[in-house]
Amino acid sequence: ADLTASFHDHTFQTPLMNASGVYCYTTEELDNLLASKAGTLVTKSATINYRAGNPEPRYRNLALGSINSMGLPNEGLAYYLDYVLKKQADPTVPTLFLSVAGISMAEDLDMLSTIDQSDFNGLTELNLSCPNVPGKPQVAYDFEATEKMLAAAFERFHKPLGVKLPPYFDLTQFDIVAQILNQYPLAYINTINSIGNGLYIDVDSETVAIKPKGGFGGLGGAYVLPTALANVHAFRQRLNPEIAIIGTGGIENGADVFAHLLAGADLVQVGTQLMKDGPDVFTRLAAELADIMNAKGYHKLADFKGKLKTL
Ligand SMILES: O=C(O)c1[nH]c(=O)[nH]c(=O)c1I
Repeated sequence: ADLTASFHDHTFQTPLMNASGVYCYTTEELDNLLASKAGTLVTKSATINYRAGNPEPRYRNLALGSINSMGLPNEGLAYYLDYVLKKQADPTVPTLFLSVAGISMAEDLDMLSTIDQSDFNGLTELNLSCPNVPGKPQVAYDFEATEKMLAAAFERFHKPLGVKLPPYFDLTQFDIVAQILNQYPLAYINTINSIGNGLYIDVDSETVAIKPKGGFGGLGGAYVLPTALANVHAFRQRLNPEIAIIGTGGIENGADVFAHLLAGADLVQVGTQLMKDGPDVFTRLAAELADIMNAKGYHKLADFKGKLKTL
């Protein structure tokens, strides 16, 4: 089976990559991702300046996934922009993704201007769905703010741009959001971000799992797979075909990768399972996906991508 993934005018050795926020804070972690079977990588969502983030413990692996309230800790935009600019000079390095998540629209626009004026030749991911900055509601649950943000972004940003979206749970929300997104020349959407503000309770200790926000945090892992698949498929059915889709959420094995691709994803991102297994997870996921494709007689991703059947 050929796992080569095409995404606009880029090709990747596999459709697999990390989810922003996981294994992508430092240049060491990012280099380890490049050395793995991941097709490419995305950097931790950046603010203009360094952010310490929320108090620890702020991430926990759970039997059925994970919960996190990191609070947008990152080294600052320049750190990640320097990294991708240095790496893109190396012809053996695939096209890279750079993520930004300002805590205000003004900060987002400043960062987009900085990137636009740089020589970055990869794709930029505007994170509209961080659920863990205390006092900052998610942009993407405010449809007016989302529309204003996209209009302002495309006024000043001329490189390929994608948006990271939260999960939606109502079909009319898919209709409304897709109608907004279809008005802009987006390169892609990335769906889903963690399911915001879940609450894990440890019965033995009668305590929450993480310190920030009284234990409320974004859910990842197996908990979120059906919601992730629904968002991938709902947007594939509604978005202009020029807007590609990155499927994120709940991938533990090759079958989950296959399901995301079947639902319409062009690339997939792995968060919780990468946190649990490290970058070797991409070797396993690639092998498991290839086995499934071989068993089904598929030779390349286009043979089944987006071809989910209904009853
Ligand atoms: O708490 C975080 O840093 C975080 N955590 C998430 O689960 N999604 C996000 O977009 C972010 I910016």
